[in-house]
Amino acid sequence: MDIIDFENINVGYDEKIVLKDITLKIKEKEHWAILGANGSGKSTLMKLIQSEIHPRRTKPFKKEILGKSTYSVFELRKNLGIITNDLHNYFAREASFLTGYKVVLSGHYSSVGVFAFQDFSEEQLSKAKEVMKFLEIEHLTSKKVNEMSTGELRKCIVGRALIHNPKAFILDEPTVGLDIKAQINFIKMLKKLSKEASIILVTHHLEEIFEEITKVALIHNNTIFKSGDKKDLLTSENLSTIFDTKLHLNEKNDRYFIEEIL
Ligand SMILES: Nc1ncnc2c1ncn2[C@@H]1O[C@H](COP(=O)(O)OP(=O)(O)OP(=O)(O)O)[C@@H](O)[C@H]1O
Repeated sequence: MDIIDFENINVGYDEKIVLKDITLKIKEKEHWAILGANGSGKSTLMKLIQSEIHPRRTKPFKKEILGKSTYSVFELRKNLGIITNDLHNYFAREASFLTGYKVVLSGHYSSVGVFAFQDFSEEQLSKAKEVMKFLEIEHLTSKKVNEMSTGELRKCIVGRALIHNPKAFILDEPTVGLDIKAQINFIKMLKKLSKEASIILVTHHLEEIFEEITKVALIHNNTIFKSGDKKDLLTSENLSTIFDTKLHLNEKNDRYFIEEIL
């Protein structure tokens, strides 16, 4: 089953088309990076995947997620672990009093917080503990959101999504606000997670594209400029095009970095 199967989608806001002719197929167990400059439409693509915005109906298109063209948003959230900075900020703002354990536990109801009327079975409680153990965040069990660092809260939010064993995690610039150590640590966690689910990482940091990610989609000129194998597409030429600046890409041990701006 494909995680994402999009063909010829146009999407935008009001009169403005932000992404046109979007064709993208992401298969189960594949790991992808979606790269694009600021304002190229990465977050818009995320909104399309989450059904926060919808394709224009002006021409035929295909939009299937996990093999379905219709689904409830609740079902979608369970099957895809969607991690956005909006979600992070929402938790930081609205749920500062929650402990790490409750953030993770809230995944069972896809709610922000845990409420008295929500009953949890022993199984659900132990699933939350198991997830925290897997992500190595047990030390955050009793720590409140307002006492957590950005990286700590982000990991709890990943744990909340992991409750449902989603087929894929879609992460929109998940290392924003993390210092170098926290960034490396977060990517390490994603590598571990990639053994359990597909990772779709939206980023403009090349160094975050870890070895297991073998596919990339490059967004440029309001469309998916190129998509396919990382080893073919991550070139100085392609990156110079999408970031609209001359740059030189280097690779070491299957990790990429910008060596020199010419
Ligand atoms: N709610 C909105 N209403 C109107 N235009 C929008 C809206 N959100 C985004 N846009 C426009 O759509 C385009 C793509 O924005 P988007 O946020 O998807 O880019 P992005 O690649 O995620 O950028 P960044 O890397 O800066 O986060 C931009 O021109 C932006 O101004």
